[in-house]
Amino acid sequence: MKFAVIVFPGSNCDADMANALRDVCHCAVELVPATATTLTGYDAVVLPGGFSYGDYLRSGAIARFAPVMAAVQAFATAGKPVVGICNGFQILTEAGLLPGALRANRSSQFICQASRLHVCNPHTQFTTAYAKQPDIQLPIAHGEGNYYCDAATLADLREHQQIVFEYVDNPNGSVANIAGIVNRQGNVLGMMPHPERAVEQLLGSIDGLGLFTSLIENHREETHV
Ligand SMILES: NC(=O)CC[C@H](N)C(=O)O
Repeated sequence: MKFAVIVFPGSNCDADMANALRDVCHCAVELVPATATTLTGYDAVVLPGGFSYGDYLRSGAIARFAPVMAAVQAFATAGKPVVGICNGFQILTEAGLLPGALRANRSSQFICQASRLHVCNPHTQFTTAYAKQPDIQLPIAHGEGNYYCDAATLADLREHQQIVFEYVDNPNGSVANIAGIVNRQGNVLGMMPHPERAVEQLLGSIDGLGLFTSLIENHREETHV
């Protein structure tokens, strides 16, 4: 399985993501600049965490206009998997690939800590490995992780089981404790916690591994390779 990890000016979790996918999960990975205009040849696309374009205006608000985003849009429309972690999630909401928005944390402080999560939907292609482990711990590190959507959107997310991760102790004020969601089609995931920072015991937790193994295993089953 071959991953594209998109590198925006100001991304800072791209190397960690490449480490998780290549060194830990033994997948092919290429770092793809935000100036790229095609994503042909990749099986999955990851928008990593960081401070794209300095988080100016709002996190992700400038990145959504990067040349690569048209290709990300086409990739998602084709039904292929797209994952946005932290700043990647912010970019996906700004781009309209996921509903809602990420606002400043309730405390107005940058939060960097371990966070307990509940995997509410273990039936997505990103979460099947968590079926027997619904409660996990992943690091969070963000200033704008306060997920917001209006009541109609929340009802819609609930009706279609699009809420994938919930915080146990809502650290940032997110509506309905939401930490991660998928789009209606189930092929675009956005989440604020960092699974790539929890893939080796050396990092203190391997609870993030399930996200990558789910995706890899489901892709293998689908493509029979
Ligand atoms: N770790 C990250 O991706 C940082 C996210 C984001 N730019 C924020 O501070 O809200």
